[in-house]
Amino acid sequence: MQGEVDQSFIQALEHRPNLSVPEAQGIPLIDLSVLNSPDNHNIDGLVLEIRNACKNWGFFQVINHGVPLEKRHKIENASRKFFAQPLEEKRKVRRDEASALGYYDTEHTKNVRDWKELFDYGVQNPTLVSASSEPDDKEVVQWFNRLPEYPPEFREACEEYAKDLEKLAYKLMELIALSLGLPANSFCNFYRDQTSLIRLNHYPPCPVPHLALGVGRHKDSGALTILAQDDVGGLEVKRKSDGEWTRVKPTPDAYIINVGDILQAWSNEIYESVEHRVVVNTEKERFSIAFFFNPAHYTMVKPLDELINEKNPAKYRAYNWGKFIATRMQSNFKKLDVENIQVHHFRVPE
Ligand SMILES: O=C(O)CCC(=O)C(=O)O
Ligand SMILES: [Fe+2]
Repeated sequence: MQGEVDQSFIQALEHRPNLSVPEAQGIPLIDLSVLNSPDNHNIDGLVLEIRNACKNWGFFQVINHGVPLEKRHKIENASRKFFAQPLEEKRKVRRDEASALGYYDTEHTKNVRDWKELFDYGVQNPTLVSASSEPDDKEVVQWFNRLPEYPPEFREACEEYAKDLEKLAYKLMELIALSLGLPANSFCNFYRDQTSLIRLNHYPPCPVPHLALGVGRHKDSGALTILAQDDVGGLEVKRKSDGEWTRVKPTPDAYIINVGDILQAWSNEIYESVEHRVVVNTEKERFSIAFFFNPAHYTMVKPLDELINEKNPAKYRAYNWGKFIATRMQSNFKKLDVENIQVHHFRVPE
């Protein structure tokens, strides 16, 4: 079998998946319904649950999150229809050097190709980003959304979903701020010109699921990710308690939330981003939709002042988020044989 598959997909021996890992029961499931009940302002219990989930797992699921199910179904259906088209149609709305948004089918994670295709949609249109990774280059460029002709409801589905997910993302960031002992609105200002994305993922069946991955092991470089997975399953999280890969069992209508690298820096490592990956299978295609909640490109990411003092000095040097994205993009097009830029490059040595 291996001979028929392009070598670029094959993971090194130590990163190949164990296809019989048990599904994790321990990932916290948090009910957000108290946020939507007008007469209940006691959210202390919820804030504590969020704190424990962020600290002990970096990953949790939420239910009663306020995103209407029909909006989720609408974008899921649009995604299926889009990806079912011939490659030449999808490539008409392909990512290029002018805008990283749109269709892409040769994503690599840590220099190994992912068994997937994706479509990125900017929550702001245009999304403002740094023109280059050069620290002194102040030029800003605009990424415009590309929209496929088919299906016709694609734009509306993405627009509506972006609005609902943005609301949920703000609520979660407020809870996270409270869970760090900060005012609820502590993170709001970073999002005025946000660079958030919706990413539609499609993982076709794979003849070599023991050798390739849908997405190789990685941490999300943004602040917070809100993921909708379908009922096929395959997402695995590296459990903090023992470092074992554990499956995230699909829960209908729930969202999976994970701490990204920016939140790790903002919280001065009170919370840490967690490694995850996607395992594919020979039988079923899988779809997921990620919402990456990311700040404005000009944000200097650094530990919040309220969380550092003489006893707890900043664990990160400030870094510019726009330059970080530009550096990532550059290596994406040039396919450098070195490690991508990572938050740990800004870690202050102990
Ligand atoms: O599809 C998934 O379940 C996860 C995708 C993911 O980790 C990502 O796009 O960053
Ligand atoms: Fe991810």
